[in-house]
Amino acid sequence: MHLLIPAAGMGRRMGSDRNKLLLTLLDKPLLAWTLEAAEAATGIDWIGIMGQPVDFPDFQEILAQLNLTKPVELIQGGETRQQSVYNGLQALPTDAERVLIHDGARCLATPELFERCGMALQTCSGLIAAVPVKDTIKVVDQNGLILETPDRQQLWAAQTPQGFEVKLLEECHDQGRQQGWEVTDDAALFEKCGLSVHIVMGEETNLKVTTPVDLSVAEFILRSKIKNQE
Ligand SMILES: Nc1ccn([C@@H]2O[C@H](COP(=O)(O)OP(=O)(O)OP(=O)(O)O)[C@@H](O)[C@H]2O)c(=O)n1
Ligand SMILES: C[C@](O)(CO)[C@H](O)COP(=O)(O)O
Repeated sequence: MHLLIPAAGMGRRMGSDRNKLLLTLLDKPLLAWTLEAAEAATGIDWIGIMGQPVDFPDFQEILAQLNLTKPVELIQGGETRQQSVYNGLQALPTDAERVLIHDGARCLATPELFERCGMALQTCSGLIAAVPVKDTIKVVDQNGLILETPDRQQLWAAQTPQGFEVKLLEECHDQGRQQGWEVTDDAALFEKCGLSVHIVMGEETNLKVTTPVDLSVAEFILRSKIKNQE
């Protein structure tokens, strides 16, 4: 299974002066945690990382420290996550039939989650990891007035990994570019093209490190995991 890791963001909401994936979480950069989980996941045998060229020397340094057994390719990212994934798809080896896409910023995903998604992708053409929403969600208008309270039973929070048949996802990305669709995940392109996307149970701890608070929460979760292993 091929894995693409979008890692070309700026981390604006983190308020840091560099790509947040290079920030240190406990004893190593965020991206290193993500890569370690991918390395440990059976079934993943090729990893592509989409990044901004300015970050490539740091990425190379992380890779040198980790000394992974799986082949890793650095791919130039785009201006948006959507464009970065598009570039990643173009760079996949020609024999790639199915692909998992996992945000570099979701650095707490476990190898088991990658494996669960990889297995499920053998029997469907599109899936995402997701968890049931715990909050009551409100749809609100531009004046701050609630329009609707959707039934929580039907609400799931999208995570990554997201997995797809490569050919179908490429077609959806092409369609998205032609139509000018701007989406925040790949499943949305599949949905817009009328294709089915299945849910695989995600992990509550698989948060996307987006703001400084997330960094503290991620550190807390990692410390708890390490303590439980002792
Ligand atoms: N042009 C972009 C933008 C984002 N990403 C990646 O997509 C994932 C999810 O994006 P997000 O958490 O929003 O990261 P940033 O874009 O870095 O953050 P922000 O939106 O706060 O600037 C991250 O792993 C990020 O590196 C990417 O590959 N290419
Ligand atoms: C793909 C994703 O992580 C699913 O939750 C999310 O949509 C990425 O979106 P962002 O706007 O780049 O944070």
